[in-house]
Amino acid sequence: MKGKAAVSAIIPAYNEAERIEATLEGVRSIPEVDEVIVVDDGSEDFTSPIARRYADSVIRLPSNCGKGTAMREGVRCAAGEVLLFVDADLKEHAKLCGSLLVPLLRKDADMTIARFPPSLRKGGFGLVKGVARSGVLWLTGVKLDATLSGQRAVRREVWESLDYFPAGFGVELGLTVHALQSGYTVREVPLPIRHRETGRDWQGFRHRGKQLMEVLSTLFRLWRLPA
Ligand SMILES: Nc1nc2c(ncn2[C@@H]2O[C@H](COP(=O)(O)OP(=O)(O)O[C@H]3O[C@H](CO)[C@@H](O)[C@H](O)[C@@H]3O)[C@@H](O)[C@H]2O)c(=O)[nH]1
Repeated sequence: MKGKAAVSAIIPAYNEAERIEATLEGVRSIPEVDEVIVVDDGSEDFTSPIARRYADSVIRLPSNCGKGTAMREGVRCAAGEVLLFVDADLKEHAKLCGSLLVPLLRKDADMTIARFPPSLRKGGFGLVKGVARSGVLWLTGVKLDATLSGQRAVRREVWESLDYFPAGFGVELGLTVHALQSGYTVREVPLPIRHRETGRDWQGFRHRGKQLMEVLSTLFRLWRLPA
């Protein structure tokens, strides 16, 4: 990294050896990105050695601590004033995430969230997303579509003002609600990305169940937080 980074890309990853190389090539091709940090959240595959070939830093957590904890560790080591979060499984689509930076760098937004077009969305996610969307509307009065998206750019100031960090998949929801309640400008940016499908097998069902529980417990915690 040269000098002080204006934009740090943070990529939380868990068992993404098959996809992380393409994702990192995509993130590397975004001209505004000054440093790339991968947080390997206790993967049991070759995520870390592969990531080391493309990232400026790879932080390896000793066990699987959850996506929220991984993002927090990434931010702790990042130098940028603007933080770009990208899921490790986006592969070549990751390069499109550069569009998330434009409103922040123009000072038109404090946080941007990627919204995938309905026809390109992955299967089985509707219920989890619907609950999150209704929860955000209920807590903030703001109607957003992509409240859970891991593809987002955030001004460091917004992240640092966050007082409640869900350790797992609730982190994006917590960040969305906090930013809206604190009066920050949040914009959704449509990105033409087709995400990989989550299986409709037992594992996929368990994954969605875990996400739903984390979304519900995050909403409950946010509701109970003192204003
Ligand atoms: N650090 C960390 N990252 C994880 C973990 N599990 C998954 N991830 C990373 O999180 C990304 C998304 O994981 P998926 O397993 O594909 O879940 P998804 O259904 O696409 O998740 C969607 O909803 C989540 C919130 O419920 C979002 O966090 C995510 O960005 C996306 O929108 C991937 O890059 C994956 O490596 C974990 O335990 N720890």
